[in-house]
Amino acid sequence: MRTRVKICGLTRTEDAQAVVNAGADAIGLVFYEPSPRYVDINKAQEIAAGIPAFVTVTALFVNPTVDYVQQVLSNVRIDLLQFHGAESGEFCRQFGRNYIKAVPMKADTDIDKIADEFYDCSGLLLDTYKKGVPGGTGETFNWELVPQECRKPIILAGGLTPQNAAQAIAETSPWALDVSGGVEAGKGIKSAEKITQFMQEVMRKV
Ligand SMILES: O=C(O)c1ccccc1NCC(=O)[C@H](O)[C@H](O)COP(=O)(O)O
Repeated sequence: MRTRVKICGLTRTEDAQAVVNAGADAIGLVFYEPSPRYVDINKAQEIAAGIPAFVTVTALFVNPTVDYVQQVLSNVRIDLLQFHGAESGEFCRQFGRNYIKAVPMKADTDIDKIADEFYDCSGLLLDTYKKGVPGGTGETFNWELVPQECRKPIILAGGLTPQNAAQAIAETSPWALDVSGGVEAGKGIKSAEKITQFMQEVMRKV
C-alpha cells in the first residue's frame, strides 16, 4: 500500500486538476489570510467543485473563529478540517467533522500527550516548528523526532520535495505526506511537473 499524499495550499483550479491527474489523495485549501496561499470562499468553491469523489478536500485554519469555520463549511464542499494553530481538542471537535491537528515539532514535543488531547482526530500532522510561522515553512525538521508508533495516523509535513519524499517515507513510515512549497513554481502556484515527480517518488522504494 502506498503512502497517502495531500497537496496543500492550492489557489488555482488548474493546479487542483494537476493534483487529481497525478493521483494524490487530498488537497488543502488555506483559509488563513496572511498566507500567500489564502483562498476566499468564492475561490474555494470554484476549486472544490472540480474535485471528484474519493479525493479529500481539506480546509486549513489557523486559530479561526467558530463563525468563520461554520461559514466555510456552509459554503464549500469540505471533507476534512485541518487546524494549524493553537486550537484545543474541544475547539476542534465542536464542528462534528473529521479533523486533523498540526503539531509544530520541537525536541521535547510529547506526541502521546497530544494524541490524548486530540483523541478523536483523524491524524496528527507533524510539521516544522519556526517561531512566528504557523506553517508552510519549506523547511524539514529532525525526522528522528517522529515516533515509530503512535495511536493516531502520522502525517509528515515540512520541507518535503520530490528529492526527499522517498527518503522521508523510508525513515519515518508515515501514514501520509503533506507538501506545499516543494511542489510549487512560485508562492501559491503549483507545478504540475513537480506534483507528478513527487507522486513518482512516493511510489519509489528506497
Ligand atoms: O501553506 C501555508 O502558507 C500555511 C500557512 C499557515 C499555516 C499553514 C500553512 N500550510 C500548512 C501545510 O499544510 C503545509 O503543507 C505544511 O506546513 C508544509 O509546508 P511546506 O513546508 O511548504 O511543504
